[in-house]
Amino acid sequence: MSQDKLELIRNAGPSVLPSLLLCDFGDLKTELARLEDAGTRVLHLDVMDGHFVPNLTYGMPIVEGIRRHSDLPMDVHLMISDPLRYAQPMVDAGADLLTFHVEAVEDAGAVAREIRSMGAAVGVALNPDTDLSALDGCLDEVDMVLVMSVDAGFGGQSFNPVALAKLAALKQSHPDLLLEIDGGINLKTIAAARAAGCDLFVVGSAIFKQDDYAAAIAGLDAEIAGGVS
Ligand SMILES: O=C(CO)[C@H](O)[C@H](O)COP(=O)(O)O
Ligand SMILES: [Co+2]
Repeated sequence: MSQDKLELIRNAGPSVLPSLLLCDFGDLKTELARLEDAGTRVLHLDVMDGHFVPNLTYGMPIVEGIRRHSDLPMDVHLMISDPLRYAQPMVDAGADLLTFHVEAVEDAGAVAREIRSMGAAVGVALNPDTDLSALDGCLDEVDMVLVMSVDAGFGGQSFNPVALAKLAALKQSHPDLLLEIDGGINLKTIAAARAAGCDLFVVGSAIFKQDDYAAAIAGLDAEIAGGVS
């Protein structure tokens, strides 16, 4: 089922993925309806453990609650020290694409294979200070690479352009991999990410700090469309 969702994500073309980190969790059902009405095709969920990153968010009950109120594919970004400990529960809760951080594990290829065996598509993430060479040996095992353009842990940080060169290099070396960027994406930064070969654009503040989500996403979509030949 999750491979079908991966195809849905691929077939959606370049897409804005709202990061629910900054949404109103007191009114999640309304937030999800507003995002769906605004044309959202994929949701991005940020799971933080207060250990791998100095921030704590939510776990399986929230992921499962979102699944009950939305059929959209869920891209779950695990910012946790022990991704395999929670991978199967996250898949059971409804994660379609499960992404772990390369900095958190010893053998990223083995972690990716194990997550895939659980029935989810798999992504690997790397922070701005982590060199692409850290992904050696695991790129053939993943469906997606998440290039962080801020240090994982908090929304609302400024875009780090080091992500652009990484995206361009990955696009050249692995043209079939899905590429995602996360952190500080807004109307000023999104076109450069698209031009570097990015497919999936995670956006938190630039949507949730606006009153009109549809207008915010439409503006970002327009920048994506203008950012590539
Ligand atoms: O993974 C994340 C933080 O670690 C979030 O997805 C990201 O920060 C989104 O928020 P913003 O668009 O405000 O940067
Ligand atoms: Co994220």
